[in-house]
Amino acid sequence: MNAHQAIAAEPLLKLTGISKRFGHQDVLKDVTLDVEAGSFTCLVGPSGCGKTTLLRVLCGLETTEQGAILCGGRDITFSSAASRNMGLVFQSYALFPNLTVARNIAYGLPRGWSRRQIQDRVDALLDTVGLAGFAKRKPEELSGGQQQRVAIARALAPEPSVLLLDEPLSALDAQLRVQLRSELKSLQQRLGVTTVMVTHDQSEALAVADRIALMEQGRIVQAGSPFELYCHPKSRFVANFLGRMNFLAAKVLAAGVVQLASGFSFPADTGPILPGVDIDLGIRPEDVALAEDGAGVALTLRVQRREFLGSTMRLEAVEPQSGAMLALDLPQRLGRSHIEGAELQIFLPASRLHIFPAGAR
Ligand SMILES: Nc1ncnc2c1ncn2[C@@H]1O[C@H](COP(=O)(O)OP(=O)(O)OP(=O)(O)O)[C@@H](O)[C@H]1O
Repeated sequence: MNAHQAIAAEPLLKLTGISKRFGHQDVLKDVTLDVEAGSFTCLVGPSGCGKTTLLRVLCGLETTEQGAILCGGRDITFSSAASRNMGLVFQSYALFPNLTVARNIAYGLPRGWSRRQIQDRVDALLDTVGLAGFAKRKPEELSGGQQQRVAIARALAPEPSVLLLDEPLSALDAQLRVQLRSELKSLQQRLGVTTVMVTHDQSEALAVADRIALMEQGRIVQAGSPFELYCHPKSRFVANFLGRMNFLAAKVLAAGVVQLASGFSFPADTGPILPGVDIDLGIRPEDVALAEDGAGVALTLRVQRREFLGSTMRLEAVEPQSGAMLALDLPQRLGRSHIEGAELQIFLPASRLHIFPAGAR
């Protein structure tokens, strides 16, 4: 690697050891996060885990008691919000109701621009967010999705170094949310603007993010690509937050072999875990396979419920001995043939299994 490459590889934002207290509550605990230039990062996690607080610390609306924030190599930990050049979009569009769309967007521009410059910039931004022709409307004459596009255009107006979005789509109905999230992603890619978005919606994060930072009680518990978090979750909490995972009590019988509580044993990658250690085996509903002709049966289940998911059918089935519930996603045609009450023999492919310490979160 030459010196130029080394510089290019430096993240745009570097948060190190960020902590924040409100009263006696530690809301952020030693948060460390790198954000690459031009990337789309999502902060996700359950309600109250500290996502919004982290975003507010990042843009300077909250101070941090410990830690440092670097932006482009510059220490901005104690810089004012105004000097950080970060564009902000909130869940509530926060548009000025008495100003036209054009004037709402122009509000985000630096002082001292000529009328012509302002108009050109506003027109370009309206074009960018797909609202050409809406300049003279008032916010009340726009749909929720259109208002949020204006809010995004206003945040982009001063060409911020970072765009920060706090649940920008959560006030919209489900269909519009999905449409706007893909518009947002393609806009972000086209402009190449470094973006950090808070969302509690895991499917939204999986769909748009280059990188997801999953938070739990003020800490980042895992950060990585959507693929890494979904396919290689470090804990049961991560596995359960992004998608769904079934868990089965088991133990390591010997290196490369696990045994279920039912007594059935089969191969799995046990890594460095010693024989005799209790584990939880995880498998995603789409990875549970039906045992063909009775070969490699790990468990016999009884179907309790079927859920129509469109292209797939989700079966909720119980293991009668232990009472463990498992979900399986089968192609629609296959799923339809397994009715409530019927027995089902399943096979657990070794390459699809996840191993977690027994009882850990
Ligand atoms: N200004 C404040 N004063 C006191 N406590 C606060 C303040 N802001 C946030 N908190 C507390 O800090 C914790 C984290 O809040 P935060 O809004 O960052 O969570 P979040 O992950 O964004 O949640 P949600 O998804 O529900 O918006 C919560 O327990 C909240 O009550």
